[in-house]
Amino acid sequence: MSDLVSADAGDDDLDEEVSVRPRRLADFIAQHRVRDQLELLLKGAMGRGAPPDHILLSGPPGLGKTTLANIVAAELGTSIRTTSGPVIERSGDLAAILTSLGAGDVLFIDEIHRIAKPAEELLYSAMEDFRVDVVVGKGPGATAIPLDVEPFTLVGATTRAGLLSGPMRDRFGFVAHLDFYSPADLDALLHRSARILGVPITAEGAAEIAGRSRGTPRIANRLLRRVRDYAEVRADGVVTESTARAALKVYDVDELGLDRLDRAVLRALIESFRGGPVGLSTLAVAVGEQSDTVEEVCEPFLVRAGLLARTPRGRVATEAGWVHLGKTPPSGVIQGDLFARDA
Ligand SMILES: Nc1ncnc2c1ncn2[C@@H]1O[C@H](COP(=O)(O)OP(=O)(O)OP(=O)(O)O)[C@@H](O)[C@H]1O
Ligand SMILES: [Mg+2]
Repeated sequence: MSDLVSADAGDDDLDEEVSVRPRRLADFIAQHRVRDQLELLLKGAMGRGAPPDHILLSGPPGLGKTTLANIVAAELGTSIRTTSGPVIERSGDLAAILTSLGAGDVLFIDEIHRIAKPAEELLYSAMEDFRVDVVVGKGPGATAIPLDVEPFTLVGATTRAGLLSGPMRDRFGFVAHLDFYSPADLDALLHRSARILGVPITAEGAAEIAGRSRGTPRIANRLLRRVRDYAEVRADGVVTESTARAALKVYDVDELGLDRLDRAVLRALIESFRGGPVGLSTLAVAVGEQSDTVEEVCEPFLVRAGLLARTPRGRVATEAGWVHLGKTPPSGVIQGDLFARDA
């Protein structure tokens, strides 16, 4: 799949990506429930003069977990230390980070589900009792030296909350699940980003991009930058409905945000297998891709968009899938629930 509609960070135009990132809770678009709950949590803690409970942020890539972690520190007026699960290989690495935290600091651990087991266990005592036992030496002579950790707030982020161990999840006092954004939310987000980047945009231009952004702020911002390029090079610099359409045609992103490979999968399913059911590996061969790529990159969005269904007998195109390719669905075809919320 092209990087354009991938929710992964990739090599985004970094300076601009950073400049549009909201710094305070008030600038964070949508996700009202999470915002409300966070505001209460942070204000309550600040009123008591103590660090808030540990916070777990879960949700698909590009919905604002890293952004929120930084906002938590900004709202609390404290420093933030950032690390990530895969980086912490030895518990000693984590102990060094924990013991260097200042009182009230935020420790942000991204991809926390990928933290190594010994480090995870060390984290338990730090989270609960604000102390860690650092083992010095090996074998019978090894001794555990208890070290104090300043009271801190752990903010963990994960795209795979299901992979988190029970004890880990239980130690978070607050768990926020981020949902995909509605087109109206993304519309507001695009207007904000365009203002910051100094890009003139019309209401229709923003709506056109919002509808193709897969419910994901990171993708919306990226499409905006590409449409701006087109508007500046081939038009008068204004992002309108027609420049957005023309630009996204160049980049092969269709009305629902599907790219070339997504469409190839849907087309193969419908044209070569009469809409299925067909097995994943057969489908992957038909489009000349690895099964993994089809399963992990294309399918989640096709399923969420209600165009494809996974059934025990194999992959099936839904009624909406047929219609999206401009074809008449056969009778009895499975219904697709367009953009059903899968939260
Ligand atoms: N609610 C929001 N309001 C405005 N902009 C947002 C919002 N959420 C995300 N963004 C924008 O989307 C970009 C991606 O968000 P972020 O990096 O926080 O996602 P993430 O959930 O951490 O993704 P990943 O799982 O890939 O780490 C941010 O740089 C920010 O500009
Ligand atoms: Mg992130």
